[in-house]
Amino acid sequence: MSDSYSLLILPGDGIGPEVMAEVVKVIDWFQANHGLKFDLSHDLVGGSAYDAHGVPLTDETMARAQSVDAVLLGAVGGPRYDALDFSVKPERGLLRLRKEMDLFANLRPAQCFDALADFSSLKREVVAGLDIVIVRELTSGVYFGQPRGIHADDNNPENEGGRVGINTQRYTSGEIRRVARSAFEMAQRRRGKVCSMEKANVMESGILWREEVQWVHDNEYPDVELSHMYADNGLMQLVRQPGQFDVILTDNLFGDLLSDAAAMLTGSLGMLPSASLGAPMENGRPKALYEPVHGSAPDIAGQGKANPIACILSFAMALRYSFDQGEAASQLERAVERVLAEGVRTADLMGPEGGRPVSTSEMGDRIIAALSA
Ligand SMILES: NC(=O)c1ccc[n+]([C@@H]2O[C@H](COP(=O)([O-])OP(=O)(O)OC[C@H]3O[C@@H](n4cnc5c(N)ncnc54)[C@H](O)[C@@H]3O)[C@@H](O)[C@H]2O)c1
Ligand SMILES: CC(C)[C@H](C(=O)O)[C@@H](O)C(=O)O
Ligand SMILES: [Mg+2]
Repeated sequence: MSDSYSLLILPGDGIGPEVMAEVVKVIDWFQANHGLKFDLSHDLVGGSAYDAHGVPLTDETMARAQSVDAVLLGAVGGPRYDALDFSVKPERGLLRLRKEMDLFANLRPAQCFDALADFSSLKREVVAGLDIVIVRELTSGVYFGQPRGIHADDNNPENEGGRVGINTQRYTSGEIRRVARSAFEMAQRRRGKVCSMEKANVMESGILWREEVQWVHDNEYPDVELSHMYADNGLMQLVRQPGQFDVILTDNLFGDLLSDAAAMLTGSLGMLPSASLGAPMENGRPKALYEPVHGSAPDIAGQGKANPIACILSFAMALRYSFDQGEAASQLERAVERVLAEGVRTADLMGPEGGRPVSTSEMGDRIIAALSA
């Protein structure tokens, strides 16, 4: 019998609670069959927290997130909250978690399961066997840089609307070096290649990014093969020939764009998990939050159509990175692969030939059945 791991479950909004319900089934299965013990607590984030408390994340929930071994989040946001003041929008709750937990390294693997190679919008031969990881910086850059805001542009009579919107791309060398180390370490466990992406041709922060990544490479990870690309070319290369990459290292905003694009290499946004990791805590495990890359999918929420695999695979990442249960993680990933190979598909994975899609909960049940087989 192993230790008990504390896990804070934040289902969030839209399809978040629907996909999280399937993860809880998977957690229960591991407790019943694998000798693993989880101490689960549930709380609110995003629009659901706003509805209950008037803020997208309470201080109590924030404190709880800081104290557990790992946080598992569904998704936040939705059109109901579009008109809210910016400071209390659902997304601010997620961004506060990332910032205050200092989760600087966001690992976003994009793997194309063989059974899904025909569901990508790209040709099978471009995506079959694909296995890459995007390492996205998550706590700095233009998402958090100061100054920011919307102001009156008082001294500029030529500005027709009279206002100015400001965000600042800002990176320190230390912020770049620590996330670069995460990428190089990831590459050492994989195929040994890092491609770093920025816009050093137009942005000073991009020049600093390139220099610092090169410094970390030359001084600490000379065994890893490092290349640099401008991020616009990088996104083109990602859809042209994704197999050329192993680990992509990039900043907060470019990583957001690249990872949504990478979703289409795998067949669906409903397939992409992620881990957001910080520095090691006293027990040696990193501060961690696991969440699917997708959002709350308001267009399909409440209909049992959501694909729970991204959230389930996020829990597999938790098993691997927070709980040292690499074998259990692989078992869960193999169960997902097997279910897909059997042709079980949620609606987002239906090809033009059609067929009957399974519901969110049927997909969860099939994955549990494959775990038990
Ligand atoms: N981490 C997060 O919580 C997160 C991430 C992205 C977007 N959002 C928020 O979600 C809301 C909706 O954003 P959006 O529509 O741009 O992005 P989205 O990811 O919610 O949806 C984009 C498209 O992908 C589909 N999709 C997404 N996940 C799916 C799944 N698991 N199964 C099947 N189909 C799936 C949706 O139906 C939609 O057509 C916004 O408020 C946005 O800010 C939250
Ligand atoms: C919801 C939003 C704050 C978030 C981001 O922009 O980082 C999302 O798009 C993501 O990819 O996790
Ligand atoms: Mg995104």
